[in-house]
Amino acid sequence: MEEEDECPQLVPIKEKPTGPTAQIPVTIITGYLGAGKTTLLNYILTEQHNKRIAVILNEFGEGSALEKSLAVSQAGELYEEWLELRNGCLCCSVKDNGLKAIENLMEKKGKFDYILLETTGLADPGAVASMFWVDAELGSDVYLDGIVTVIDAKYAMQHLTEEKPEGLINEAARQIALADLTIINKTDLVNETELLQLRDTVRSINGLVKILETQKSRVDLSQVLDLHSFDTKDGTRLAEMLQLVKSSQPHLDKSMLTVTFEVPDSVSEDLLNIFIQNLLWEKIFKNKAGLAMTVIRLKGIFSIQQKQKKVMLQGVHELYELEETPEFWADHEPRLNQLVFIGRNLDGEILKKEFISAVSNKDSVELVYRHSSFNAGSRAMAIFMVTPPAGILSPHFFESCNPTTTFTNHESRPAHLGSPTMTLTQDYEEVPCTPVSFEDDEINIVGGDHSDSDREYFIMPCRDPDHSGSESSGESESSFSTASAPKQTSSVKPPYSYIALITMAILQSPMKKLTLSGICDFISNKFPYYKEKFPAWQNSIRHNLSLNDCFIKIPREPGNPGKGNYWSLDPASEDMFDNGSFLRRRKRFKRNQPEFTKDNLVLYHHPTLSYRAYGRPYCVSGPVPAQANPIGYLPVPDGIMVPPPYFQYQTLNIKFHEAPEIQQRPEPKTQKCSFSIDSIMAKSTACPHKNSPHHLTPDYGYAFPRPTSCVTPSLVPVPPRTPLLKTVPFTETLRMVYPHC
Ligand SMILES: Nc1nc2c(ncn2[C@@H]2O[C@H](COP(=O)(O)OP(=O)(O)OP(=O)(O)O)[C@@H](O)[C@H]2O)c(=O)[nH]1
Repeated sequence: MEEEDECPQLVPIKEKPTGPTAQIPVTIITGYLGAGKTTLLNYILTEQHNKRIAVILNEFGEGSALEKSLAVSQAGELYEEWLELRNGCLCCSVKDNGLKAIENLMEKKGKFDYILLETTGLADPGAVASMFWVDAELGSDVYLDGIVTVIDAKYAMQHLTEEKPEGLINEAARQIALADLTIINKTDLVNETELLQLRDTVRSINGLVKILETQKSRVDLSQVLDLHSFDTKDGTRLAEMLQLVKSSQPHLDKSMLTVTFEVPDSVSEDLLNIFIQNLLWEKIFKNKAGLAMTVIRLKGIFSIQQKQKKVMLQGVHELYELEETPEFWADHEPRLNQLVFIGRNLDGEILKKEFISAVSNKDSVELVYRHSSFNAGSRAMAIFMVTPPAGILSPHFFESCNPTTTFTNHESRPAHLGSPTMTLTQDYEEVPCTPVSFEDDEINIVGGDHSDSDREYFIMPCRDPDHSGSESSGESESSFSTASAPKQTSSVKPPYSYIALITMAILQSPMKKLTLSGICDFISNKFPYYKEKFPAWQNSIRHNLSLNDCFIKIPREPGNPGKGNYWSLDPASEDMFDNGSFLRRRKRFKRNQPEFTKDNLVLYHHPTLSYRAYGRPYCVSGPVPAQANPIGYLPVPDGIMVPPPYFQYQTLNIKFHEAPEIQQRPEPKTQKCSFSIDSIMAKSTACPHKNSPHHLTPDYGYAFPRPTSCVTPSLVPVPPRTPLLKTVPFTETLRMVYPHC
């Protein structure tokens, strides 16, 4: 199983060991274009701090990267070695390139003990920060120390007041909203009144943030490095800080503000999770104007029932973590919950009411996890027949996946059936159970025993028409060969990655799409292990949905009541698993634009058509009701523009329906750097249909812009162009450019 399948749990900051195994802190330096980020970097690098610092620069385009590298090197004095990270804006492709960059950098572990990561001026630092939370492997090596936002004293007000198209968040405001520390730089260029106004504005966006004021980014380094902003060890400091934070009123960006409140007593962890999930994932809370509240940054200290220690909440966009701090509640100390929300359209009163109602109302458990259709009764039935709707799958495929032909491992599979593709079955009681071996650390979910069921999914091969040879799937060797091993029981973690679990859930659903709660229901009902772990692992499910391109979010169509978006599978990811085996993911699926709109067809969720977008090689299907609403490809109407990194299906859907005659087909996109925020913005400005109702704008508000990078980044040594390091023992710079996309 690949590492990348795992782990969207936030990575706790443990006790930091010293020596070679110590985790390396990473400080993200962000700020609007020209604010003074590089100046700050240079300043840090040249100051005395007794740290060996590696620097990751994230720049757009070859030219600016060169300029930036020269700026940072300051006449070539600083660097021993230059490395070039090929391809990708860290912000836009954070799921892959950013991780790879740091992983590659970590190969040089021991040479440095701090990482500074400078984002581009238009980056969403939240997307960059998220990668430190969702990759366990990375989390064992590095930890996010803090987000530092440099603000241009002269131009910040102008940037912050800039009108953005409806639905887009002002980047400058977002950078401030996410910051742990802001540095108002270039104070030499403004007078005291202007400074006061800016300070006030920053505070109105982020009531939690510390503000420093500088010229030429000259700061006291102890205020910038080793902030431990996400560190549970710092629970006491956070608690003190939260006391001081005041709710703010919308200021310049009319909707971005800080809300804070306290609620006494201890709360149930489950109910707290549900509140947070409703807020961050389901976005069900609306302000008085009926606008959905969007939280960008969330912090809190909680008193959780039956826990003696304070629990810290950290959230960035849709990711969150509840982690015990080392801090005990003192006997005389009143139990208290303190929360700070930074985001858009927030209403403190409503949030507080919802919080109190959620943590005191057990019924709310059912509000979120109300889909319990997969009960024990339905499980007893063998419902997973292969019944693809006519006309979509080839007859060849249909024949080959005869539902009556079921095998549990390749040893018992007749050779004439060839190489297996895999199907889910609930025939587990009929089928000789072959246990599945797996590494204990394959899935990052806490375990536990329970004995209510020993039912388990088994994988049943059927012939893949495209793989009619007799070679084994490879899965057999790895997972199905221990015929004499004991049957897997519920106390054991299922051997499937989260991606596999979600894929199973979606594929077994009649319409090939499920809400988050539907997916969680499926998993917890089918795998007793997870049922017992309710609901902590659901965070991972949500994170995997957000972070993996193979999953696509489909908003509910009008008239379809209910809560939460649907999740489905990108049809182009169909060969993601090796021969359809859910135990082996052949490759990481990356969504590329052509896959989205291949052959002049666009992925589309049609309300009346009934067919499967997903066919081969998964031989998984439920009985498809006549009114099924799966996703599929339909012709792309003229005039529809599909933004590269991620688009809102809803928007597309609506425009699709409305699309009248358009004179001209949009130019095919031949982007040099298709998926950088810069290029997207440049394109949207240049777009001839900008004001047309058919113009679709990319959704920057989404936490994880969908990457579509074409080349895996690699570190390529660049010929030496700077002398050996003199002032600092080792400093390394990664330069990010986008030569190939
Ligand atoms: N007057 C004045 N100029 C400054 C100050 N700090 C930085 N600058 C200048 O502002 C310009 C931009 O600074 P950079 O450090 O390159 O800004 P940046 O945020 O890295 O810029 P981008 O990489 O383009 O986003 C440079 O010419 C700096 O010399 C300051 O405190 N006062």
